[in-house]
Amino acid sequence: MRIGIMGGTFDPVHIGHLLAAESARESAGLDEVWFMPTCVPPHKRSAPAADARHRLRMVELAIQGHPDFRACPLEIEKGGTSYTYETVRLLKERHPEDEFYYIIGADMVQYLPNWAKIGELAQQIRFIGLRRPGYEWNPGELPEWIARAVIPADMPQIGVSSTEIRRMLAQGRSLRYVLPEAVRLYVKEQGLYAS
Ligand SMILES: Nc1ncnc2c1ncn2[C@@H]1O[C@H](COP(=O)(O)OP(=O)(O)OP(=O)(O)O)[C@@H](O)[C@H]1O
Ligand SMILES: O=C(O)c1ccc[n+]([C@@H]2O[C@H](COP(=O)([O-])O)[C@@H](O)[C@H]2O)c1
Repeated sequence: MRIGIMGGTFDPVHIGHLLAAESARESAGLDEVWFMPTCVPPHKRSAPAADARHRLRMVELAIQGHPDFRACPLEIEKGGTSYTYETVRLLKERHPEDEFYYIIGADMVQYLPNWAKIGELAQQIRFIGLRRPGYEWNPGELPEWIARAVIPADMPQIGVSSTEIRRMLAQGRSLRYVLPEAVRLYVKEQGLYAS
C-alpha cells in the first residue's frame, strides 16, 4: 500500500489538517493516510497545551467516517521527542511491504533543512508538500537534494492554524466550521483551551 503519514501536534486538529490530508491522498494516489500526533514536537518552543491523550482523541473524532484515514498512536506510545527519522525507521521496520510518504504544509517544507538527520530522512522517504497561506516556498530556496524529495501538491487554501484557534477558544469565540463538529463538541465538553 501507499501510505501517507500526516504528522502533527494537532493542538487541536482543524479543517486545514483534514483538507491537507485529503488533497495529498488524491493527488498522490495514496491508499491510506495515517494521522500521527506527536508526543513532544521537535521544533516548538512550548509544550502542547492539551495532553497527548486529548490530541489523539480529537484526531480520532475528526477522521471518523473517512474510509481511508486512520489514527496512529505510534509516537505517543513511544514517548519523548518525536523525531521523524526515528518514526520512519520504525514504520519501515514494522511495515516493510508498504511505501510511505510524509505529508507536510509549506511552513514545514521551508523548515526541512533543520529537521534532525534530514540527510538520512530524505533518502528514506518522499514528502508531499502542500501550499499554505503565508508560507510561499520556492523549490530553488531549498538545497537541491532536499527539493528532490518533495512532491509539491495543491489544496484549497485555508488560513487557519492551531495557534489562532487556541487564541479564539480562550476568548470564547465561535469555532463552528473551523473545527470538525465532533472536535468542537469534545473541546467544549472537556473544557480544553479555556483561559
Ligand atoms: N492551514 C493549513 N494548510 C496546510 N497545511 C497545514 C495547515 N495547518 C497545518 N498544516 C500542516 O499540518 C501539519 C501539522 O501542523 P500543526 O499540528 O503544527 O498545526 P498548526 O496549525 O501549524 O499549529 P500551530 O499553530 O500550533 O503551529 C504541518 O505539516 C503543517 O504544515
Ligand atoms: O524530525 C524533526 O526534526 C522534525 C522537525 C519539525 C517537525 N517534524 C514533524 O513534522 C510534523 C509537523 O510538525 P508540527 O510541529 O508543525 O506539528 C510532526 O510530525 C513533527 O514531528 C519533525
